[in-house]
Amino acid sequence: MSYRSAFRADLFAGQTHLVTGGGSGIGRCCAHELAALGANVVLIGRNVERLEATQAEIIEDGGKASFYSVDIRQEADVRETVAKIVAEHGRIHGLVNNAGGQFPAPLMRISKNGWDAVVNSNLTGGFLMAREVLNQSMHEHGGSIVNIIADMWRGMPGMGHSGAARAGMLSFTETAAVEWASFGVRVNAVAPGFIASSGMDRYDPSFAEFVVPQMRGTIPSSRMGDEDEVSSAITFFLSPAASYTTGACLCVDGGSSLNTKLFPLSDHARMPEQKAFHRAVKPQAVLRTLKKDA
Ligand SMILES: CCC/C=C/C(=O)SCCNC(=O)CCNC(=O)[C@H](O)C(C)(C)COP(=O)([O-])OP(=O)([O-])OC[C@H]1O[C@@H](n2cnc3c(N)ncnc32)[C@H](O)[C@@H]1OP(=O)([O-])[O-]
Ligand SMILES: NC(=O)C1=CN([C@@H]2O[C@H](COP(=O)(O)OP(=O)(O)OC[C@H]3O[C@@H](n4cnc5c(N)ncnc54)[C@H](OP(=O)(O)O)[C@@H]3O)[C@@H](O)[C@H]2O)C=CC1
Repeated sequence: MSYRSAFRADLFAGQTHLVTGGGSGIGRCCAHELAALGANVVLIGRNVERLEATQAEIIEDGGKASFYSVDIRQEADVRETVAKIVAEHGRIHGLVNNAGGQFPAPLMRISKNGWDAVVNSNLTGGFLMAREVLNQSMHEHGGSIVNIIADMWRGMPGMGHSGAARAGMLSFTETAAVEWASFGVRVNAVAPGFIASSGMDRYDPSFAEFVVPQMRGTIPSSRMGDEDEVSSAITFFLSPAASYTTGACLCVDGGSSLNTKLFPLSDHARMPEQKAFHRAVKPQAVLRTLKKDA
């Protein structure tokens, strides 16, 4: 296998793991990592060409993969697909609820259909997948579910439909973690920040030109994340290393969710500039100014 994982090579030997959105970006990367660790990977998505290509790459690499073309928003299709997977593999050990996406738009310009399309993709679809995997397999023998959300901690301006859905997915994660713990099922979330995935190419070119450089400047780590950095967090939750962890959310965002933007970032290159700022404006003075403005 050519995927270089930080985890032990036989970690998931003989296990079956489902990855929704496994035909591209973070899902494709995660499918490679799980296959490299011995898992039988089942890819789920809508576009058959992308799914076929990822399956072929994994098999060529010596791994095991199959796929189903399904829209996770269609309840009957999700139920039928999970039944087929259980019939074929006998047991589902892990589910990575990664499929999703949105379009950049201010709230005032989002139609009801646009809102529904995004909420159904990022919240309802993940619920349907998890419920069916639980009812048809995991309630008998346990398992691990990982839900991919986003950096929506103080709202998600410009992607409000997605922010609402992802916040909902976090609440779903916490509820499912409690309700399903007695079945030996752990449910956790991974919140990626700004990841240089192939998914970014699906936005209008102006997104890469204007929004990406601006957002990069708000990340304390001063760079976008890579797909494999999200995949290793997912792998951790699926693995026995997380056997006592459920209902948790791991931010993989270079610190972007912590950036209060009150003071300039403290990287070495900017230290002299920052010291000058502190000398010129004492924190007390800043606080007083903020109070006065409020
Ligand atoms: C900070 C970065 C964080 C996150 C990064 C990532 O996630 S990376 C990458 C992750 N990957 C992606 O994000 C991939 C790209 N995203 C997708 O493919 C989304 O999953 C999807 C929900 C937009 C497509 O769902 P679908 O196939 O069901 O969509 P549909 O075509 O059937 O339309 C349904 C409604 O939505 C409306 N509408 C759609 N697009 C736009 C638009 N640009 N503008 C305005 N509106 C738009 C459309 O007009 C219609 O409403 P109408 O006209 O009837 O009132
Ligand atoms: N990249 C980033 O910076 C961030 C990404 N995320 C989230 O991480 C996840 C992976 O994103 P990323 O890899 O970057 O982007 P991609 O667009 O490459 O991945 C999204 C995947 O989801 C699948 N998908 C979307 N809607 C459906 C559906 N209704 N049914 C089945 N499959 C679906 C797509 O396949 P197909 O079109 O074939 O159905 C695609 O493979 C997404 O949920 C994304 O929103 C969150 C925060 C940041």
